[in-house]
Amino acid sequence: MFYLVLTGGSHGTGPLWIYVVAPITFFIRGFKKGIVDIFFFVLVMLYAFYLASTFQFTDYGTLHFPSRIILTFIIVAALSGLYEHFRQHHSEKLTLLAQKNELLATIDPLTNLPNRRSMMAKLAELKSNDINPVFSIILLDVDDFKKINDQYGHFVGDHALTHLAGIFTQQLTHNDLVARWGGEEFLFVLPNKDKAKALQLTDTLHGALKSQPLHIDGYTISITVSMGIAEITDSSAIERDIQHADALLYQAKNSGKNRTCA
Ligand SMILES: Nc1nc2c(ncn2[C@@H]2O[C@H](COP(=O)(O)OP(=O)(O)OP(=O)(O)O)[C@@H](O)[C@H]2O)c(=O)[nH]1
Repeated sequence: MFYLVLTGGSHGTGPLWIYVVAPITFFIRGFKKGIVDIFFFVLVMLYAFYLASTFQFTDYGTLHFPSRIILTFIIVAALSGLYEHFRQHHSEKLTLLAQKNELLATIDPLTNLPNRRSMMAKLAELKSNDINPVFSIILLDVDDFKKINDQYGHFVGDHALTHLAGIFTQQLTHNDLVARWGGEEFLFVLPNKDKAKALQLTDTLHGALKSQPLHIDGYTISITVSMGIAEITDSSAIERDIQHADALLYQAKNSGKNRTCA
């Protein structure tokens, strides 16, 4: 560009090419770096015009032509910069929104636990992982939850679910996960833990629920749960393991609730 301005290019049209510099610079360098680059570019162009007229490399006639070229270039650069600024701003906003939506799609809004969809993805990952073949799942269902809703109202029922989510999360060790599986059901995934270790956790959960009843609106509500444990050692369909845990949960319910079957 310096050479084109200095020599005038073909029939003195060389300086016209400087207009392509502004949009390309902002596109490649972004808004902030683009401003700095354009500033130095203008200085270099001024110097090129100065040299061209001082040493008669090319004849631009009066000062009108170079000054109009620089002025119109600054206007084009300002518009290109503004365009890049708004483009960058909106693109950042869109990225943030997409990240937020992605997060919301994996979280249960009431308990803030992972939802069923995200837990299914985790289970599929664990199943496909040869290095980590043994893990256990616990399917948990709150006992007589309908009675809590009927007796104290849906609002208290919601609080009971968040209260439970808090207790469950407290009892997890670093790799364990718990998700809201749906309604008043929760699913625990315990990587590297066999059935015996899962049973230890269920004992702890029964104990924690007993010692931490829900206190709300002057009421003290004791909540119990029933659980079914499935230990997973093969790579068969995860749905089969969940069905297995569900059958054991059903057994726990039918044998009097507030217990675990494995
Ligand atoms: N407050 C509240 N209630 C819910 C929510 N999701 C499901 N429920 C209620 O949970 C209750 C589940 O009732 P049931 O399936 O009969 O189970 P249960 O009363 O716990 O009985 P058992 O499972 O046999 O112990 C229903 O009344 C649902 O309306 C929720 O997000 N908030």
